[in-house]
Amino acid sequence: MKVTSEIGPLQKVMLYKPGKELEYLFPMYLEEMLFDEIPWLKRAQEEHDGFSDTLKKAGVEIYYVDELMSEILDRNNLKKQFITEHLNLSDIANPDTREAVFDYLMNKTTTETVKTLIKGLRKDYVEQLKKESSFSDLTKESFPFYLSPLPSMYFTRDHGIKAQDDIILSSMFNMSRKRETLFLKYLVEYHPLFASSKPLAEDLSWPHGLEGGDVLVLKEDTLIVGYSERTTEQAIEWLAHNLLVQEEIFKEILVVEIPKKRAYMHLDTVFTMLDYDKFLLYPGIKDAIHCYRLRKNSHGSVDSNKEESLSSMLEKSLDRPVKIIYSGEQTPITAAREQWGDSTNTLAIKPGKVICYNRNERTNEILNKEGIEVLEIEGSELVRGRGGPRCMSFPIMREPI
Ligand SMILES: NC(=O)NCCC[C@H](N)C(=O)O
Repeated sequence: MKVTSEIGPLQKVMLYKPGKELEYLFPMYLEEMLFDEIPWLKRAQEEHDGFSDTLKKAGVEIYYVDELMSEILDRNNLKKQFITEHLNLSDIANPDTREAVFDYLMNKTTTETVKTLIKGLRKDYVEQLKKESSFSDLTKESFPFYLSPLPSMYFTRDHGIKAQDDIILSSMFNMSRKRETLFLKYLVEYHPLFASSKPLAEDLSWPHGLEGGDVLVLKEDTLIVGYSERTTEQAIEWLAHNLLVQEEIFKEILVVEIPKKRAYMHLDTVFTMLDYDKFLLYPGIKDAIHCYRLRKNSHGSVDSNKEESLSSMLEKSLDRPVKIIYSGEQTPITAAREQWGDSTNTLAIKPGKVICYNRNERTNEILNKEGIEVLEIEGSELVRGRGGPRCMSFPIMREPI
């Protein structure tokens, strides 16, 4: 079950439908939770169902992270271990509180435990289970959770990278998203769907800042990696050493350095692949990007070279002319507005056929004119989390092209 490109016909994908965690978002913590607005859950769920229906109609098989997780926790008796890993990444410092939270989660059904780990655990739910009162009882108003909600969980793309058959687990840049990757870590180890996959980086504590939204699979032996707000220089060095030299799974890593800004947090918020030779780029950054090519050299280390331009770098790797299509229009206002609405975050389900939010009218029109088939989905609530169709999907299998 391999992924050897960005555009090969998509066969299996992993999603997460947003749940109650969105109702635990509140204004004081929006920035820390990496949201700019509060989505309306009911509508966000309907929109997400629309997304999964579009995928199903296109023949894609869908798996939901929480369902897969419940299966392995029961089957492999992993509940205790999984809860403990979450507690280790939480802020709970008081041993009595930790024990009470652990008992609370252990006593729930597995499905409920998984749901609670994602939606967050409120302090008042655990109060009666604690033997003693603690300092945290007094701070309930400022932060009401022992386990904070994971509202970005529906952006499954960011949790890791499926490259060929193996999985590189992300190391989330922000503390508020760290626990999200535990789900993928366990699935890779225990779920039959990932039986043939090897985890390439198991130590989640290093490298700091490596997120799936920054990695595109250009072709079987080449990755494109965004050097961005979320994926660091150290992570790219580490990735190059591991994939090009140690494991020798890839021949090249093409690095695209983008401005380190919230609006462009990952490469896939400004740049995606549409077809064999077509890419979509947000024009607002075209003069600010720098490109580099990383390859293994004959002494067993990595050579890094600066490239002249994005298109010439892609052309050299693909060995064919490429076309870069600009999102929005040539006016910076429309392009920037639509990029903020994830116009550039397209999900290819086969070469030349992509899923996009319908709100980005100008970009979708341009794509149509360029011969790209666009399947439009509603996303006015989903987009409030700052992600689009590519961010919301973790491909498990694509047909080779
Ligand atoms: N690949 C992506 O760009 N994912 C979107 C992540 C949005 C999330 N609220 C975040 O800021 O991390």
